[in-house]
Amino acid sequence: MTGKWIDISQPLHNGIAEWPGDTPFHYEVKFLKADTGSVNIGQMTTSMHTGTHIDAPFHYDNDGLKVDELPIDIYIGKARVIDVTGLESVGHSDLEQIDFGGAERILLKTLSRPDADVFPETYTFLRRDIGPLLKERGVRLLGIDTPSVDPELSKTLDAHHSLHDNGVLILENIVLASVEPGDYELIALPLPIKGGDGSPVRAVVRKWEG
Ligand SMILES: Nc1ccccc1C(=O)C[C@H](N)C(=O)O
Ligand SMILES: [Zn+2]
Ligand SMILES: [Zn+2]
Repeated sequence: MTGKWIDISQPLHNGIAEWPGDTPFHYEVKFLKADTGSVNIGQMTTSMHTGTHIDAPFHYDNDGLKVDELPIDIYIGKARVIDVTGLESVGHSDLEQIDFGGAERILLKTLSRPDADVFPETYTFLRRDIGPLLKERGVRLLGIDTPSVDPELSKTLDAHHSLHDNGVLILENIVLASVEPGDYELIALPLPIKGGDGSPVRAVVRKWEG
């Protein structure tokens, strides 16, 4: 028996918090069935960085890969959920004692972003010494339940670059409130947006069996 799929995505709706100053999310039914005679047709406006999403390296590096160029196997497979609640930031010293169980994907549970509709004043961020440790452990994807791996006001994006320099891709704004630490199967596929700097994803996990 395999476990039930758990949705770890923020529901997209008008009112979800965007990154300060970025494009608000908006969905509406643009053409009504009453008018078209056959169908309702919706339209959506969004930043790529609202809700649960992945960053393509092009987001923070002009020469980085675009979303349609990323290998999809990164976003499907075994992931370990690690509890880091209560920490102001997470770096090498916080993770070096922790067993990743060989998982190529780790999901950090900070619980520092309680409400998807309110951009948090502060949240747990990652320190620049995290990349080399993750590379050493064979990690290729880092997911986190915050809007960014760097602090809101960072211009240098040290954590983004540390991860990138060590071959680790980034998944942001996941929801881990009801997910206990342990091993899961993860699916969080980006859309094949040509040239894209990122993409919303539907992220789901289920308990790893075997
Ligand atoms: N949308 C923005 C607008 C301005 C400045 C940064 C952002 C970001 O999205 C940064 C964050 N590191 C992110 O990848 O989601
Ligand atoms: Zn992003
Ligand atoms: Zn980011």
